[in-house]
Amino acid sequence: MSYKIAFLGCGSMNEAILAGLLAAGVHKTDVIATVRRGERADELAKRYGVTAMATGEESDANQQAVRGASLVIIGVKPIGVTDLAAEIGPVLPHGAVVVSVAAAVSIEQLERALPAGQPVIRTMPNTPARVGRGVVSVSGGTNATREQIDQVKELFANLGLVVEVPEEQVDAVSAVSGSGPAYAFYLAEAMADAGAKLGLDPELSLLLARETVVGAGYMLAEPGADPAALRKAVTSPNGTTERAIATFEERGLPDIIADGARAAAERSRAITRELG
Ligand SMILES: NC(=O)C1=CN([C@@H]2O[C@H](COP(=O)(O)OP(=O)(O)OC[C@H]3O[C@@H](n4cnc5c(N)ncnc54)[C@H](O)[C@@H]3O)[C@@H](O)[C@H]2O)C=CC1
Ligand SMILES: O=C(O)[C@@H]1CCC=N1
Repeated sequence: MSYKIAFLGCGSMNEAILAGLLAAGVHKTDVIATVRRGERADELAKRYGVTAMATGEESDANQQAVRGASLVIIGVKPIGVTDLAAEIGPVLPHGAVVVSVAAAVSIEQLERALPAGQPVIRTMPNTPARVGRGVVSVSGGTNATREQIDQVKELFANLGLVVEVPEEQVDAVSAVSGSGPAYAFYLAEAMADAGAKLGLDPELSLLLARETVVGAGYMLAEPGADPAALRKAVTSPNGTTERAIATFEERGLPDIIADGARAAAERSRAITRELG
């Protein structure tokens, strides 16, 4: 078997990348995916028409998947990354670029688990990649050439915004854009709950909250959009929004968000240390 892109560990994040790339025109016959469970492999095969193998059934599924691959995207949980790298190492094509989407796994940890000289690129994507509105950071490893980094950036540009950052910044990127979609969904959940508490039918309130976050997102997507200016345009002097924002400020919402992001970044650093 010879596939161009092997997705090893195709859960939430790698599925979002897989879907985003297929939607952008990557051909399904150029893609292979591995997962733990057979049912999940069947689901991916059915949903996308790609070849998907389960490690539970074919213990060498990961090795089979990388033979002939030019790009290997590792999408397992951080704890499983280096074992997986060691598993595929012996059969990895020498020039294959190994991309990790895992939080907290350093380039050094990944390089140590792979054959010497293997090109590695550490990324931090987010799930809106599925709809072509993701954010992906890219950091090249010791053996990744400029050309390889640029090729991965070009491929991932199909998923949304691509930024290249020094590795020291990945934990912060993760705390803003990696985890960020969850913050936005959390806001939508809280808005829906708030509307229900004000007497709206919960289903209607959820619909209003969802569409409002979507609509605001579209406005933020316009070139040069400034969130503060857009917020001010909704906030009439002495009107209703002003009271809501004043309440958020009094309750320290910006600090709460900063604390949350700091906790996320600290957790990344702690996982890196735990992985050793
Ligand atoms: N979910 C997200 O929004 C983001 C996740 N990430 C990173 O992506 C990675 C995966 O996270 P999720 O997709 O959320 O987890 P997940 O649990 O949804 O997906 C992991 C997948 O890997 C499979 N798997 C585990 N061990 C395997 C092995 N040895 N061989 C083949 N498949 C194996 C599992 O069956 C599962 O399908 C993590 O390292 C995480 O830090 C990064 C950015 C955002
Ligand atoms: O929660 C996590 O650990 C992963 C990394 C960024 C988003 N999800």
